[in-house]
Amino acid sequence: MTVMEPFGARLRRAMDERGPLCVGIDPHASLLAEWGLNDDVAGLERFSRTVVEAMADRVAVLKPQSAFFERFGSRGVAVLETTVQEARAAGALVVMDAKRGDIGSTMAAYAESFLHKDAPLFSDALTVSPYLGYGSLKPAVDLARESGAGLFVLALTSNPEGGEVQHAVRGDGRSVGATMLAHLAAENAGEEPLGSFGAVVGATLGDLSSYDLGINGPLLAPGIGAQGATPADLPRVFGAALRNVVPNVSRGVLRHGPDVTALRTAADRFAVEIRTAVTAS
Ligand SMILES: O=C(O)c1cc(=O)[nH]c(=O)n1[C@@H]1O[C@H](COP(=O)(O)O)[C@@H](O)[C@H]1O
Repeated sequence: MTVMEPFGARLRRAMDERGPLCVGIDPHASLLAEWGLNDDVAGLERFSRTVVEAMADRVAVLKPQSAFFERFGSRGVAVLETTVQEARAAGALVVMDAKRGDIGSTMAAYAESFLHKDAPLFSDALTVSPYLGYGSLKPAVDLARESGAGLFVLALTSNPEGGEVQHAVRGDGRSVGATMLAHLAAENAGEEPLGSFGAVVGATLGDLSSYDLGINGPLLAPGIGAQGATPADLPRVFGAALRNVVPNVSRGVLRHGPDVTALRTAADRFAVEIRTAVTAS
């Protein structure tokens, strides 16, 4: 049996070769309409295929947002399966954005669904919520290690409501978000060139210098484009951790479809702005 190289190593290489951009596959009903597609399974399939065709051979990471597929029931999930498989076959790493989180015994089943190498929805990494306690994610951490996959744990999310949970200060004086980052740093200790257990940290959050983002793992940074952050914000938000940042753009790219060239041009523009911001810092 061939053992897959750990996600962190595969991601580091993809980021070095292709640049760090992650494009989201978020088939909002409004985007289907803008693309001249029906809000049905055929529209969903055309949308997803087009994004994969436009992006999978050039960006480091594609991140399908499961909710927009689940909306159509089992046939939508079938489209998600094909999307993941085609994107991976074309050379992109796939982060499944399903934000799963539950008690450990149920978490094990979620992990089997997305991180077992024989699962129809096997993805290179999965977004997970640690807000049933970081330890509840252990089955996902264990299976990810076994499969050469990764996780992105919600630490400091891009939405304004996240602060009431994530900035809350615990009895030991550390915030909840900082605690999640510390768990991830422990998970990734000693891994080279990069650990496989990433954090989600919004690009919208402004100065995060009070947080230790040095987790030796990737930092998925949503919020660029539609949520108002720009690539130029990245150095201020991420400081010394900038090299490990995977900036995500969904609607900011997708709104340029359905033309494949226009999608590529939009993604290239973000990629150039990101490179400029990273190299200037
Ligand atoms: O885990 C995520 O990807 C995520 C975390 C977060 O804190 N904020 C956030 O926006 N996201 C996701 O990132 C994408 C952002 O989409 P746009 O705002 O269209 O670029 C959506 O799929 C969100 O579900």
